[in-house]
Amino acid sequence: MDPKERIKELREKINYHNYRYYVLDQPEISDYEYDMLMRELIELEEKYPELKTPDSPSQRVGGEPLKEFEPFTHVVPMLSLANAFSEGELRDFDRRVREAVGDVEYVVELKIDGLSVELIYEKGIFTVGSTRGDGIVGENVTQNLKTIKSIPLRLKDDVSLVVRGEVFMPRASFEKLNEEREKLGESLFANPRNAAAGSLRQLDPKVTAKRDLDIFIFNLQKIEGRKFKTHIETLEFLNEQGFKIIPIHKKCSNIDEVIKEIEEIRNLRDKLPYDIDGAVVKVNDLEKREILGQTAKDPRWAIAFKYPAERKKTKVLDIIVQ
Ligand SMILES: NC(=O)c1cnc(OC2CCCC2)nc1N
Repeated sequence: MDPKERIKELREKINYHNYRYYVLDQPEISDYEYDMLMRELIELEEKYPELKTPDSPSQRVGGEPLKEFEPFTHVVPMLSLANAFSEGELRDFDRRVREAVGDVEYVVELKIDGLSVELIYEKGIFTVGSTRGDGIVGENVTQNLKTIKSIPLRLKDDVSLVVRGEVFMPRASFEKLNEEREKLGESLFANPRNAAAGSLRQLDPKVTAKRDLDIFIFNLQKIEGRKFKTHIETLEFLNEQGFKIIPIHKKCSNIDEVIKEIEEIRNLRDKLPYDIDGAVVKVNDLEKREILGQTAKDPRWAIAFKYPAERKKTKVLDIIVQ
């Protein structure tokens, strides 16, 4: 087989096995077999450098350390979320929505406690990723995002789209990182969100690559050549394209079901391997979202329900015990 063909075949195999391992958590081959595929790809790309392309899975931990991050203006402004802290406030939100667009279906999702990013794909290739910043302009952190194995470098179809997701660090990885830092006498991260932000905003991608970051995609911001009716349809489409989407996204027919789902999520919070700080309630019908529109910074078609901060053992408590 000619090298161009073999390189193409190896890339497809490696991208597929990355998807199986990092997105579905259902690997089909052993780490050894995976490493052999990657080694053959790297050798072929070294032998034929003209065939090496930035979207190759061998280029995930590429790039030299940056001097600074380039500012990047988002394709779609990254809105923030209004908060609700009680059932009453959720019902007020529901009343406002129904006054404007009549009865609606909602989708209730986990609210991952990480940092929001925008990912741009042109004809199926991951081209630019950026942090939220002020919602209009963020930082271009593409090289660092490429080290996150659950971010596909190439989609199933050659489609151009923009998605939004939450980068996070699993709690176990956070604790291990702080243990290592404590041994080295380095400052500790206060929580997984800070650790994720600090790791994503490293100027050296090789450092980011070691930090075990992960991502859940939760919004299709923009797409060329396709139209969807509902949010749930977009999540199913993104999942088929190879994204790791927000794992709990329950369709609810009314605010009573929303309130029940929010309670369900609160009860499983401690069992999740990552931090959540609440649940997000979204209108499912995309046309009704358009009618509802947004305020200066928040959509009128979504709200975050925040749980009280988790009761954590505080250092003060340790001192008292001592
Ligand atoms: N942290 C999360 O998990 C999360 C954050 N934001 C949103 O949706 C916002 C985005 C645009 C308006 C609604 N969904 C989420 N699941």
